[in-house]
Amino acid sequence: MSGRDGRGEGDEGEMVGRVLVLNTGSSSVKYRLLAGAERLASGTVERIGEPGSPVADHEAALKIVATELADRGLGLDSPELTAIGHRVVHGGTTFTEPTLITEEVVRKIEELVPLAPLHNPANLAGIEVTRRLRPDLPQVAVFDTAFHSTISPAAATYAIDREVAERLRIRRYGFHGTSHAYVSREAAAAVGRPGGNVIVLHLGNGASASAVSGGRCLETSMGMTPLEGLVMGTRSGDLDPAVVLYLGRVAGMSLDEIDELLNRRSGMRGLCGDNDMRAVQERLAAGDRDARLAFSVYCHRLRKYVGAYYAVLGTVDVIAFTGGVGENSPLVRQTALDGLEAMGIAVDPARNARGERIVSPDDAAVKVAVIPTDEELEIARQTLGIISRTNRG
Ligand SMILES: Nc1ncnc2c1ncn2[C@@H]1O[C@H](COP(=O)(O)OP(=O)(O)O)[C@@H](O)[C@H]1O
Ligand SMILES: CC(=O)OP(=O)(O)O
Ligand SMILES: [Mg+2]
Repeated sequence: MSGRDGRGEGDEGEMVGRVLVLNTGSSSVKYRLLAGAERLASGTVERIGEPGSPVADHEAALKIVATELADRGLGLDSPELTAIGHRVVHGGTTFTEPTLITEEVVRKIEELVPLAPLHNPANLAGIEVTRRLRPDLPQVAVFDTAFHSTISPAAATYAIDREVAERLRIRRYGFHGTSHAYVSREAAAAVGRPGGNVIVLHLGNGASASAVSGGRCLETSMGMTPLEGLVMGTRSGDLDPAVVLYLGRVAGMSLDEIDELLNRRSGMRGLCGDNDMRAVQERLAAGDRDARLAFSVYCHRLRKYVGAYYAVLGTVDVIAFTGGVGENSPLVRQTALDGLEAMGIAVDPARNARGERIVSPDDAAVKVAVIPTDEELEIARQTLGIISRTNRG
């Protein structure tokens, strides 16, 4: 299967039909119902399975989604529904494009659970529930990893024993692909360079960077799992792998404890106790030293990736900030790119503070853009693309 990256709206034609998009995360379900590009309904069910939360599990969360839709006369039983699009986080090397869900596809997504134990089971729960409710309806899986399937072996390969790596499917896959696909395309268009060279910084709770050229992804910061790369809300990002050995051998931690430490008690939360960037910035403004260190570690890592991806691309047309932090934090944008004028990178303070679409000065060689991501719209587009191709074929 080949990657179908870089597609524009033109490639798939207009969006026709009504699609329900389910973005089932480890602790939340986001949904959106679209008629063409028009949003009919959307919402989020959060804190699934957390202590004290009224939402016990994903099944319960999906029932809430179904009820919310039904209450608005837009229930899952609606004959007008054309398809359901599901975000699936890990597609391994098996899935490099959106795929119509069958029994066999479900089985293959199950086989990938060991590579994404936090995410794929949640995605599968969503798929199972909606297939039970609407077995007649085409359902499509849109994979986070798919957009990154074009990265070269040089970028995808970890320098470890090849036999071990191949047998155990250890390589870099990358995540947040629908966001990187959408934002890189929007950013290139926003600066009048469709097909240009783009660095995307997706900064949400999870965070990742990518280098995209001509609509193809060349590099991305997440690896075999969504733990590698940037500093995140609760995840460490890059780390000397020997730290893991040390924690086991010297500190006597179990693998589950280390997993929990690196995925849930690290990143901004580990550094200063807060994983919400708004809280970190408030403390920073009040002179809190832990928040200052956390913020500087976060921005330093970002700057390193910008430099690295500049080198990977050779030339850069636009650096795009997206995700809750990237879209809303002028301070992160300013600090991460501070002092890079010699590379043609600069941020205009007034534009940046106002959060304009382009926040670099007019004469900057490299544009800096703020591009709100829209994973649900991208999933809907890709879902309808598959449906129309299936119908034609
Ligand atoms: N105005 C803001 N300033 C700084 N950070 C913000 C702002 N608004 C939201 N954020 C941050 O965005 C992050 C969540 O990003 P989002 O993309 O919504 O997450 P998710 O990965 O769960 O989709 C949180 O850390 C939140 O603090
Ligand atoms: C793959 C991943 O990191 O997703 P999220 O940011 O939604 O946790
Ligand atoms: Mg997100």
